[in-house]
Amino acid sequence: MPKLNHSDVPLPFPVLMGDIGGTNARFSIQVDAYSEAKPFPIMHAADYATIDDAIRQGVLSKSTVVPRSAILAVAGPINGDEIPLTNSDWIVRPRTMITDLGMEDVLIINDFEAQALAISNLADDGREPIGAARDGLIASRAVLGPGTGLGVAGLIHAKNSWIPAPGEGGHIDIGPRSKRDLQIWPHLEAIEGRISAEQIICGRGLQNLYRALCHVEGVEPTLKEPADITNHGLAGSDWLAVETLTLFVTYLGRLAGDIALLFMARGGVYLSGGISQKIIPALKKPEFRAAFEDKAPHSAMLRSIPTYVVTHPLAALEGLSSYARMPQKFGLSTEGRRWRR
Ligand SMILES: Nc1ncnc2c1ncn2[C@@H]1O[C@H](COP(=O)(O)OP(=O)(O)OP(=O)(O)O)[C@@H](O)[C@H]1O
Repeated sequence: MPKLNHSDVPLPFPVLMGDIGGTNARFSIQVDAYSEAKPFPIMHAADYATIDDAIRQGVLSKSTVVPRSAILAVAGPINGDEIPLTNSDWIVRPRTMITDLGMEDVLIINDFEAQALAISNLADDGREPIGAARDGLIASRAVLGPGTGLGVAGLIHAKNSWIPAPGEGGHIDIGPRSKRDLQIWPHLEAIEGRISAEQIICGRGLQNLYRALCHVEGVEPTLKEPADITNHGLAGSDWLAVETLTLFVTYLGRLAGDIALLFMARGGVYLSGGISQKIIPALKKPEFRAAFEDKAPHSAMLRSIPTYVVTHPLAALEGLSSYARMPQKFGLSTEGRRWRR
């Protein structure tokens, strides 16, 4: 009977790695510590009844390599033997993976922990710098990912290792600061009476912000999807979309600066998620960095902290791969989330 067994023994190769989002599932196999991981075509979670079916059909049937272990990053709380995913019908059952898929060892981590692992070691061709500050320090980092929701994690550098610190930073309060903010705030949709960062800084948040702005201006909203808003904002073809996008990057910069303060992230703040890489030209305008740096009495420190958009298409899998190759480099806790035969 597979048991919950927290251990720092490396996962046995070959290792199946998975980044399981609300919409998409991405898998790769790492054959040994020295080779590159082999990625499989991205799958839509909704096309498969269970995650085990997706692994069987999308990975195992397409590979001659039989994985002995798995490390999966999932969007959802990891608590017990059945792990339901946020925004998806899939339930991850590590015990069943061991008995039915032939695995010996399964480790489940949080999706933003995987993003944190990824930013420990991202090459220049997997990230786009925003602003002039450049990498100089091996020091703590942080990652913020606006997508369906807003994920946040720190990556603490201590005792020569990288320690991912996932939290619920997307749900911290965000307040009005400028005169324009004070006009907009009363018209934002709140959650139980408060404006958390995720009410603004994610796909749904873009729509919320756009509608609030339309309300302030007494204009009927015409744009529906988050991508419509950013596309018109980038093209300059709709003035309310332009302002929505400008405010969006301002608030993202403000929050990113706060998260940098929280983690003393002198090593850099990274933007991941589905939205950041779609709006790079807007992030490169002055507002994002200005809001990021506007943190008296620590503005000088913030000016020295580099910011990047993660552009690597499979960054989370890269993070899992770094961990699978060299677990001793990371202070990743396996307690309560590693199952072994
Ligand atoms: N060009 C765009 N501009 C603004 N928002 C966008 C754009 N493209 C997608 N989005 C929004 O991004 C969100 C999806 O983000 P993301 O790709 O991170 O998906 P996810 O479900 O969170 O993650 P996963 O892909 O891992 O399942 C949706 O709210 C979508 O409307």
